[in-house]
Amino acid sequence: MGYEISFLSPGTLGGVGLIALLVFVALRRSTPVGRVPGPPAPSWIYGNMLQFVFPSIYGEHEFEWQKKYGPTYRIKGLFGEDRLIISDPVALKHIINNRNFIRAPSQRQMGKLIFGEQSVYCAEGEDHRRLRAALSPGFSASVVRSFLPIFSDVAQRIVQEWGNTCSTHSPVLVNVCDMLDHGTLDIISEAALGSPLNTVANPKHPLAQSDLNVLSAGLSRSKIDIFADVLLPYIPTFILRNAIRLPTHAFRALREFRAVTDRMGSTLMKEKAAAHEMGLNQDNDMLSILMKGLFSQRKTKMSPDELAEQIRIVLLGGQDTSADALAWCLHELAKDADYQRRLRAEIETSRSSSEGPQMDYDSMPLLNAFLKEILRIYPAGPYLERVAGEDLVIPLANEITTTSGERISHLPVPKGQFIAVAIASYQRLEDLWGCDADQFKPSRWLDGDPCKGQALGPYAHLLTFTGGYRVCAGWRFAVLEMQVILAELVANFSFAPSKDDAVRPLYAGILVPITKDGVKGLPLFIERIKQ
Ligand code: HEM
Repeated sequence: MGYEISFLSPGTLGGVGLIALLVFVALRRSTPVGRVPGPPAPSWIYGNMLQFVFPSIYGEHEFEWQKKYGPTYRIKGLFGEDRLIISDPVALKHIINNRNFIRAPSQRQMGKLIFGEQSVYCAEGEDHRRLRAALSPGFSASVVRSFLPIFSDVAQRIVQEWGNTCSTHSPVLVNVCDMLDHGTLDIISEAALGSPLNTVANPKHPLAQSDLNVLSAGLSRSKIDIFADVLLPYIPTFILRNAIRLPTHAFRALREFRAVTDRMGSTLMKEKAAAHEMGLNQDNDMLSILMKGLFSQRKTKMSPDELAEQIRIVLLGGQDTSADALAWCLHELAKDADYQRRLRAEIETSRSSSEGPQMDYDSMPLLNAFLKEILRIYPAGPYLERVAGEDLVIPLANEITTTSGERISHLPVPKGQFIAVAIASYQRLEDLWGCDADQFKPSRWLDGDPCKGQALGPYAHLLTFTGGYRVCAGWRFAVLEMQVILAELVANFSFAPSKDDAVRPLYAGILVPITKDGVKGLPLFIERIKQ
């Protein structure tokens, strides 16, 4: 213990940091990336990182840089490092489909801490391929459709809770994020684990508390975290495993989350294994489906330990992403009373013409146009961090004129080159989406396909669910879940902006709505619709 304390003393840390920095800067090679044009850096220490990571609103600098320097440009990282920001569609297609572009080491280390060392998030190469194949039966279109009753049920619970706080004549100011967070947690826990929680009515459930604490830890990032990103890859795994015991707010939240999910996961896995032994397990949740794989002879199967680690990524990755996308839906709808009215009419027509209790969500043009536009303008992961696993060449749709005057259509990148896969920027490229690409305009989806380029992602040409070998495993789940919840909420409530409508998108692990007080939240006036 004493050793740990002296290791962490500021003097020692400073000394180690300085030596590491000198070696890092001295060993850096000059590469063609250094001749790619990009914005000037305000400082040598931080480069452009403070502008990129801590803008006052997401994209404040990034979207301007894209307009000025094109879809492939260079920014400065810490201590003069060259980093690439890429939204060029041909380059992105190449990167997301090529397993030699790997997850950035700092993100992989973070993934080990949050999800676990054997999670699909951290796996690369053959291991990743095997885990994805083993996971796929739990995410098929038919399995996702079988969750419809869960989606509807939870949506009804939200309607009931909000219905208790507001009536038809008196709009009430509500922070809609709270209920959306709990609703999506209830959905993912019931659909993924077969464990109904009802945190919508019982927000103090330990999983709800620990899940939201982990997510809120992402909001307290500071300048120091930029340095941590550089140091993280060099921290050996055994130190990382023990780091989680440190008495900080973030690590405490993580410890609790891991303990709660491990307890839930192992209890449920034992129950399902016992039911299987007795030939009883008829459950249709993802965990039950994936556990059938454990007992099969499939080559791609996971070990029980590996399966247990996937529970965390499904619970965390499948909750806040959908919750925040729904929050953005309500934020934009609140500003457009006319679209709200027309959407409500579409939902009523669809409801009255459907034969069963479920509507045909895919044949509702206004609902889907709105959702697509939300996913275009507010992608949960506005950029992904990748690194070249070896010396590679990236093909470009848009040639670059280097600072030495050379025109290139292929960009050589050295092993270790950092690349931001700039999803939010890609989804604002004027060449692809038109000269109004920056505007939130759902109607662009009503007159056919608004994207002038080749398809990249799995849904609506968008990269919000990324694409290629790491495409979001739960994209079908997320789309149907959002369709159901949005339709139910709009059918039952009207939404209007709060008087002080100052919510802005900021990146805190994902793109979250931030109030003027700097906390996550979206206060809106909601009013019950007369049925
Ligand atoms: C609006 C909702 C969602 C969005 C925007 C979204 C987006 C993404 C993105 C961008 C990635 C790639 C991350 C990276 O490689 O760094 C990803 C991965 C993943 N997502 Fe989603 N996601 C959503 C919902 C869900 C849901 C509901 C589930 C589960 C039911 C889920 C499960 C996963 C898993 C397991 C991965 C890891 C895939 C891998 O590394 O191979 N996601 N998601």
